[in-house]
Amino acid sequence: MATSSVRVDLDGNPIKPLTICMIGAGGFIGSHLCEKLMAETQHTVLAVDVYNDKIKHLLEPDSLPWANRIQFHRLNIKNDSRLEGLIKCSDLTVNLAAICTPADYNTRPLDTIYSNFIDALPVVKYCSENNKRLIHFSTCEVYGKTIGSFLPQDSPLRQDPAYYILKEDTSPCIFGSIEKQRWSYACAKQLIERLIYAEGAENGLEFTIVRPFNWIGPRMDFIPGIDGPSEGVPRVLACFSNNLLRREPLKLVDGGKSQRTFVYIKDAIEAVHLMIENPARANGHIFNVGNPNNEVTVRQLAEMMTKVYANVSGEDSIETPTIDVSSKEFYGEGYDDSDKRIPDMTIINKQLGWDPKTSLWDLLESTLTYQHRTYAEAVRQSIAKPVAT
Ligand SMILES: NC(=O)c1ccc[n+]([C@@H]2O[C@H](COP(=O)([O-])OP(=O)(O)OC[C@H]3O[C@@H](n4cnc5c(N)ncnc54)[C@H](O)[C@@H]3O)[C@@H](O)[C@H]2O)c1
Ligand SMILES: O=c1ccn([C@@H]2O[C@H](COP(=O)(O)OP(=O)(O)O[C@H]3OC[C@@H](O)[C@H](O)[C@H]3O)[C@@H](O)[C@H]2O)c(=O)[nH]1
Repeated sequence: MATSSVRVDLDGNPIKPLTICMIGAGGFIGSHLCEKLMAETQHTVLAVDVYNDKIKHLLEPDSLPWANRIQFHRLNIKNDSRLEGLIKCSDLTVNLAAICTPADYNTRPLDTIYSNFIDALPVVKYCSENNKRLIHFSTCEVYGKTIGSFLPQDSPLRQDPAYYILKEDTSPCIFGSIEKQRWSYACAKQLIERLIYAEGAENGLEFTIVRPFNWIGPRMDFIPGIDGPSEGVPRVLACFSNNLLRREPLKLVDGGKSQRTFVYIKDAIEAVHLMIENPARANGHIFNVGNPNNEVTVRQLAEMMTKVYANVSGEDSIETPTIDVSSKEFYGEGYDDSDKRIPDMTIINKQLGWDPKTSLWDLLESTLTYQHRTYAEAVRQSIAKPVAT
């Protein structure tokens, strides 16, 4: 008997094949989640997005072994009546759709708020009304700034984890003033979290909320002028990759003193996979998903990426590898920043037994190898091309 092929959940129960409506499946996280689900499970994915470039390799050709388990539905959830039908015929909805690049939060605050709150409302409503499970992607930005950041610079309490570790069930959400439109995204994400939580409490919605802490890896965002707009500003991994590919100094916003913890996308996807297949352990929970061991300042990140890129490309670093730039110059009026982000891991450890594995050095090595292989030639050609007059 082929019992070895029956996959079981964390409690030893066989896992039934699910139909998953994945909204935002064509993005960075969605593309990795689709890859995982196609390669390692028998689940079916109804992949919803306005773009599919990052999952093309999973959709074509028809001879792929999972061809009958993934369908792409090109639709904008803002205004498409097909959405409810897709949610209705699925067992689970995973909502990843969002505007989630900081350069947009203060320059396109209305689009940011609509995308992260208003556009998510029908998704929550359809799940609640049709008794469908929802895994909703929120963000570590809902924590905002740490309590410690308000202490005097020389206060010894700044070293006390109670003042900076971010815990799902006890940490407050601390945002800047309304003029600091950077927080439009965090505030919209916070409100949709509260709405989902209330749907759970009042109407029995089965939900899980994910708070990603800077997941990075291949296919994140775009390289300006190559597979995205020349003037576009992606998240830091793609900004620094772009600088390295073009042999330009990496720009450190306000001195690069902000701190982040980075987790490898492939580790983080393992956590989402566990949530999908262990509803009894994941429902009703909010999970931090990050790597507390991979903390660096943005300046240290720039230095590390410069070294790793020199190794993987075989090119020497340029003479001035970084330059300082003010946040006003880089992002415009209304930018503000999270000072430090270390996730508490108690809840995800206890519920799902998940721990990240990959060190920052190792994840940068594989990611920058991908960036070099994917973009170096295209960047070289774009630089060589004479500019049209
Ligand atoms: N990557 C991270 O580290 C990180 C950190 C915190 C939170 N998140 C959250 O995780 C989710 C996914 O992030 P990502 O990094 O994959 O971003 P992404 O931008 O790569 O993916 C989002 C996808 O949603 C799609 N989308 C947006 N609006 C849509 C609409 N109206 N209709 C249909 N599709 C739409 C986009 O086309 C895109 O493909 C987001 O909700 C984001 O806020 C990500
Ligand atoms: O070229 C750059 C780009 C970015 N930065 C800095 O690098 C840090 C990280 O910037 P990112 O673009 O990755 O974005 P942040 O970490 O601030 O926010 C992200 O966090 C979680 C998610 O919800 C979102 O994907 C995004 O809001 C910030 O301090 C930013 O100011 C630079 O110093 N130089």
